[in-house]
Amino acid sequence: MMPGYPLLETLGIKPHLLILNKMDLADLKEQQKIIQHLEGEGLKNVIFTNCIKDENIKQVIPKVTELVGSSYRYHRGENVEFCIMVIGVPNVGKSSLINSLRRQHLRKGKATRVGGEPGITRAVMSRIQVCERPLMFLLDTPGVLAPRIESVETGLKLALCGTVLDHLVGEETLADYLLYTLNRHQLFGYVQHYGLGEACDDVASVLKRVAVRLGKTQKVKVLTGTGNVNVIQPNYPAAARDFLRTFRSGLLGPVMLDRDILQSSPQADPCLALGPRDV
Ligand SMILES: Nc1nc2c(ncn2[C@@H]2O[C@H](COP(=O)(O)OP(=O)(O)OP(=O)(O)O)[C@@H](O)[C@H]2O)c(=O)[nH]1
Repeated sequence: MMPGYPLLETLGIKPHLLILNKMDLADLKEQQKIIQHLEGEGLKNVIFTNCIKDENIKQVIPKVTELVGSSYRYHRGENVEFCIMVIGVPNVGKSSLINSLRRQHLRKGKATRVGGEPGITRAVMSRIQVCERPLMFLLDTPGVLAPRIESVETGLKLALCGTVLDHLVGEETLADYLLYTLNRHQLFGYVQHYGLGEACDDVASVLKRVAVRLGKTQKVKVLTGTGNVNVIQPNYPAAARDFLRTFRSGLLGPVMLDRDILQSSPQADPCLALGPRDV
């Protein structure tokens, strides 16, 4: 989930664990570098997870127990239960994490709603039990984004990870940024996936071919001097939506959106892997 300064500032002295979810979608070839980078930012407790396949989920509760146990806590003698708050950007998988913890530790199913769009969790609900020993409860919270995103590019990465509704940024703008990123990282899975023949950096041309391939075309009436003519036009927004959906489901391969940050300064901004860093 989103790490970095806001988390440290907000949580202050409270012990916290950074869970980088959707690890299945992220290119983790440089996992060690990611860990080092985060350590340089003061984030020492990091776990990569996949809440769909329950990967690494079993590490969470022991780590939380250790962190809470080694930190100062009022009334620890009287109150033995743990109450943990899950905080993260929208759509990163906070509710999925709670459900996954319950599957692993309580053999219980869904307790909190999961959705493919940001903003599924609207209010802080009552606490949800995730473990018996130690007795641990989690509070699901609505996704939060920093009030000010420091650059347009960071905003685009966050949008690409599905943290804001696509139409607010524009599906075609997002598709353009996705294409630019894939080409820059030389990830040409999209060429094969859509049978394009070759890589291309012109988003209109890619979306046109995607639309035709998927049969997402529409009849449009064009008024000419000699009468109306029906022409078939590619449905660019539908093609852009498909491109984004395919990317987010991992079908275009794992991606590390913050590769540049990792390669440049170790003190730069929090690293965003997506496929999602959501990791
Ligand atoms: N590929 C992949 N998808 C995941 C993972 N965890 C969650 N998802 C998917 O991500 C989407 C969002 O999950 P939620 O658990 O609703 O996310 P949230 O952070 O609670 O969302 P908000 O309530 O909007 O803040 C859903 O479609 C989940 O199925 C994961 O580890 N890998």
